[in-house]
Formats: sequence, C-alpha cells, structure tokens
Amino acid sequence: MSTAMVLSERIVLGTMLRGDDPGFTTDTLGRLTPAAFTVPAHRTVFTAIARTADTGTVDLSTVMVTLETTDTLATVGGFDVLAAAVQESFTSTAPTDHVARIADKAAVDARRRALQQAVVALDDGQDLDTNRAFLMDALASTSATAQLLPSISDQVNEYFALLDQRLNGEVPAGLRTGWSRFDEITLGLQPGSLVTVAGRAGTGKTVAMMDWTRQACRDDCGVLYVALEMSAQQMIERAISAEACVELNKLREPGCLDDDQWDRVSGAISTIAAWPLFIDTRSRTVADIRRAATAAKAALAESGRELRLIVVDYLQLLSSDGGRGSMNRAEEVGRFTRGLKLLGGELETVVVAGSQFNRSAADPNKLPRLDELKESGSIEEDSDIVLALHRPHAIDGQIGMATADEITGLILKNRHGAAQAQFERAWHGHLASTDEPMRRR
Ligand SMILES: Nc1ncnc2c1ncn2[C@@H]1O[C@H](COP(=O)(O)OP(=O)(O)OP(=O)(O)O)[C@@H](O)[C@H]1O
Repeated sequence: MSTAMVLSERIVLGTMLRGDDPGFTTDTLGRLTPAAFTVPAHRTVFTAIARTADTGTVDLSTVMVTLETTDTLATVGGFDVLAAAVQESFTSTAPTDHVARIADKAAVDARRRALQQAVVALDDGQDLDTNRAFLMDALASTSATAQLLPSISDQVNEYFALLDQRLNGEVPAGLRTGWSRFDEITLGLQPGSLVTVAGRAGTGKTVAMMDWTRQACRDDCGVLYVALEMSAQQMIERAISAEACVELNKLREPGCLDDDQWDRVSGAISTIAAWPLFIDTRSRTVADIRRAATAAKAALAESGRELRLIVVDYLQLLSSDGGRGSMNRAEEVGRFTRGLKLLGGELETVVVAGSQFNRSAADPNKLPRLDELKESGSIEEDSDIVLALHRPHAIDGQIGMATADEITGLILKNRHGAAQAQFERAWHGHLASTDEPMRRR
C-alpha cells in the first residue's frame, strides 16, 4: 500500500467531509466505490458518506452521526482521525486529481485480477475461444467507462435469469398481508419497498398494521413492530383479542370470560408467545429503528428466519437525532421517509409506516386524497405504495359510503402496479381486527 495513495484517499475523504463543495462529493460518489480505497477504514468512511448523502447534507457532523449509527466511528479512529483528514484536505488545491488517481489504481487492480482469473481458467483447461470471450468480458468490465456505465446486455441477462426463476416459481413470493384483495393487487409486498398506511386519527391504522403483522407471523416471517404510541402490553392485548376472537372489553373487566373464551385466550397467548415478533417501544428515531432492526435480523437468523417486515406506528411520532435543528417539519418527515426507505433496501425488508392525514384538510365523509398526507410530499414520493384507510364512522359517528362495520382501503399510489383500486374490509374494532367483507363475527 503506497503512502502517496493513502494520502490521496485521506484528501478525497477530507474534502467531502468539509461539506463546502457538494458538487465534488456528488461527482466523487459517482466515480468511486468503497472497494477503490486501499485502507479498510477509508472504505468504511466512504460508505458512511454515501449513506449520509442518500438522506441529506454531507459534512463532518452528519457523517459522524451515520458512523455512530452503524457503530463504526471507533473503528475508523473516531473524531480525531476524521478531523485530521479534513485538515489534510486543505493541503491540496486539486482534489479531483486525487480522485482520478484512486479511480485509475482501482481500474488497474481490477484488470490485474481479471487477467489472473483468465490465466487460472486456461490452466484449468478452459478452451481458447471460451477463454477469449471470458477475457474480453473481464477486460471490458474493468474499463473506466464500464465502471461508470452499467452494460445493458448484463442488465438484460440479469432480468432474464430473474424471469426464468419467476416462471419456474423459484422466486420467493412477496409478503402476504392477509388482506386478500390488497394481496391480489400488489402480488405481495416486495422486499425493500416502503408502504404507507395512511388514515385520519382513529381510522384503524394500527388495527390494519397488526392484521398484517399477525399474518406475517403466521407465515413464519420475522417482524419488528415499532410502537411509538402504545405499550407492548396494549399491543399484546389487541393481538390476543384478535387471535382469540374475544372482545377487548372482556379482557379488561373482572369475571367477564366464560370457560370457552378463557380457553381461546390461553391458546392465543401460547401462539403469540412463539411468534417471530419483536415489539419495540423504545425506538424514537430512524437510527434507533436501524439498530433494533439489525439486532432483530441477527436474533431471527439464529432460528433460521428472516426479518421480512418492519412496522413503524406511526411516522409523525418519530423524532430526529439531536433535534430538528434548522429543518422545517416537512424536511424532517422527509428525512424519516428516506431513512426508512433506505433501511428497507439495505435489509431487504418491507417497511410499513403508519401516517396521519391532516384532520382539517378535507371533508371526513369523502375518500382521502394524496395531498392530504400530513406534513410532507416526501411520504408520497418515497413510498412505493400508499394505502389510504377510510372509516367515516371513526370521526364523530358521521355516515359516509361505508357502513359502521366496514373500513375502505384505497390504493392512492402503487409504483409497480395499478393505483386507485378500492376495496372494503369488515371492521371489528371490538376485536382489534378486520376480516374479509363477507365474514362477519
Ligand atoms: N374496545 C373497543 N371496542 C370497539 N372499538 C374499539 C375498541 N377499541 C378501539 N376501537 C376502535 O378502534 C379505533 C382505533 O383503531 P386504531 O388504533 O387502529 O386507529 P389508528 O388509526 O391507529 O388511531 P391513531 O390515529 O389514534 O393512532 C377507534 O377509533 C375505535 O373505533
């Protein structure tokens, strides 16, 4: 590892950490990858810069927050090392030259590896024509142009492989919510997607998200439920009521349960205790959720399961690390949605976030619209699916298009499919659940 190269890496990272030249940061993130850096700590800092850039401004303090979030600040040497890189960056008047040096070195290394692989393949008896094609592909993929621009033929081939798997039924199905009409429209929720469940206060967002959580658990899919306004005991009480079909009120008053109901409640308790579910009532920020999700993923992996769903109940109750600072509320909510979308993508998990509509925005008897989403257009932009729930009776007993025991779902946005589809569910508020419309309990 050459000292000059290590210095170039520090200057490039330091210039980005200064935060006074966002154009340089964007260009550098587009030109280099973490693997281009020779020092492991530099790779970690570069990754943290890229992650920070996805959600907002890059500078020393924001990158330090990202490193803290991923528990890697100490690994890279802490504040002193980052501040030294910033100082060192002032010694160069042409940081782009250092970027070019790092990119060239990475391209040379990649080409060397490709040549070595071709020689090994020849030694292993690969025929000359195959080896020639293999070598041409490898060399093309190490050219500077190829690093910047992905090849359409590679992408088409990747799609073809995916299509093949899909048609052969080898691709894992999307996550089922158990809401049959919704599942038919979405074909199951895909990993990495952000789904917003929006509704006016008291409409039934928690009930809906608990329905989906129960279905996921029944399908043996791991769930992290971040409850920002309810206790774990309240959540469990609702789950028991729904699973056992015993009214919530009967679980709250003495002497209300007959023998049959008591049996059902004990059965539900045993079932729920075995679910791959974590109810997190401590997280308050996206960084907290990231930590909890990483821990949940690791814990589930021990029993051979995957974290398939993170539920955030609900978005407007999240707060920012270190306060909002100079951000307005819309910018702050935008950070939450981008952070959650990013988290879902990284962990390859569905993220479902509850969100409130503005109470005053429109007539509560009418179906909600996207522009009523409270506080931020970013919810609409970042979400793959926005499902609005409508239950006119939730608000002052007003009568709308649904009857008192119905809740309407309206898909306001669907990035990968048809939107504006509408369906009804049977509403069982007393059992903290919903059901197919034909089934009444
Ligand atoms: N014991 C009960 N019996 C009947 N209905 C109930 C009972 N408890 C709650 N509900 C119904 O459930 C609704 C609340 O559902 P839920 O908590 O899912 O709404 P939400 O949209 O998440 O509310 P918020 O906006 O306050 O978070 C209440 O408006 C009420 O109609």
